[in-house]
Amino acid sequence: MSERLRQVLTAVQPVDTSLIPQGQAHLDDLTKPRGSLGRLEEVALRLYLISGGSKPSVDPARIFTIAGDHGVAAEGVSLFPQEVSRQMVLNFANGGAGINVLARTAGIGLSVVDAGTVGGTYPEHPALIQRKVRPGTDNLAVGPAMSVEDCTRALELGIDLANMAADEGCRAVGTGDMGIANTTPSTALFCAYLGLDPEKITGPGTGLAADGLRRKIEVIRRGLAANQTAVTSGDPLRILAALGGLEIAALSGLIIGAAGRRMAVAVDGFISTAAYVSAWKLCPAVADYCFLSHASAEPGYASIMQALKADPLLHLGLRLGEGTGAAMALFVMRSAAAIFNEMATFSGAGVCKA
Ligand SMILES: O=C(O)c1ccc[n+]([C@@H]2O[C@H](COP(=O)([O-])O)[C@@H](O)[C@H]2O)c1
Ligand SMILES: Cc1cc2nc[nH]c2cc1C
Repeated sequence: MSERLRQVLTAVQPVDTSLIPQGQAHLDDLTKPRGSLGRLEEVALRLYLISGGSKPSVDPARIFTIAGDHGVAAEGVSLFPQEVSRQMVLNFANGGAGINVLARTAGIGLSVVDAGTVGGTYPEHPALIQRKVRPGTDNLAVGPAMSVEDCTRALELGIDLANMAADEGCRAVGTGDMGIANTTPSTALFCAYLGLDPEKITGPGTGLAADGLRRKIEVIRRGLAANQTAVTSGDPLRILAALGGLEIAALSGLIIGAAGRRMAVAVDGFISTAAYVSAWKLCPAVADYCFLSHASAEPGYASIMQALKADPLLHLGLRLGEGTGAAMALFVMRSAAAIFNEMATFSGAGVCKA
């Protein structure tokens, strides 16, 4: 592990839970029956803790949609060809993808990052950050997807992105991914970190039919066997290098870096959740800063939530990735902060308490 990564990991501080009673007292003093704003209150309280007991906020917020390619695509684990990753990066830069629309609608900044798509550089574009660690990973079905050094570089890229957002004044970041075949490394990571069975949590991704799904399960099994030494080492960095992806590692770095700068993190769907689990294994304190945005429609997602004892904020049946669920969740988180900051209190509004 690099000295820089070690320093960033040790700098992440858990939130100060001694602030809970005063935050909860404020929420209970707002003009509503106690608890009636449900999970918005839970989100508001956590944002209050993240703010260190001052005004909770997620604004300004920035979503980073990070792209990478995967050697394992050669095993036929996706319905789509690998070129689509690159084509979608251009679509993001041109403002035409789902995440562009949702980020614009929610008033959230968007940066697109090439962490490792196949092919050369892209034409310069202000919304596109070109930091290719390498053009795609190796095939995880036959050996490690990448070296620990490349994985560290991708993690450090994510930390740089978190620092960029913090320096620009952001109070929250959202995670987003683009990478054909990346539900395969994500599933392998869930199996390795959480002890889950590929048979139980592998899903169709972009839309595999039954025979494709069977092949994908076999590929993940082979990948876990080919990388058994890393898996059984229990070393989260080795596992991420062996089974992950460049965009997944960069998203893990973004999560760790954002927590280190005390920003809230809206974690997007299936792939971002794999990045979150990797970040959490490297640095358990990140959990205090992370909000799981939405339940991915990937069928394995429910078992993964059970293993994490977590329940995402939204259930909209999304399975696009890109940060689309994070955009929706940031809107909910913004609403929660506004409730905390702007609602009248019982005494202030002259409303009788029960
Ligand atoms: O985030 C999700 O819940 C999600 C679920 C299924 C697919 N995706 C997106 O689809 C791509 C990966 O799917 P696949 O089938 O190529 O592994 C990748 O670009 C992801 O952003 C995303
Ligand atoms: C078209 C397309 C758009 C995507 N966005 C995220 N993953 C994607 C996968 C495909 C295939």
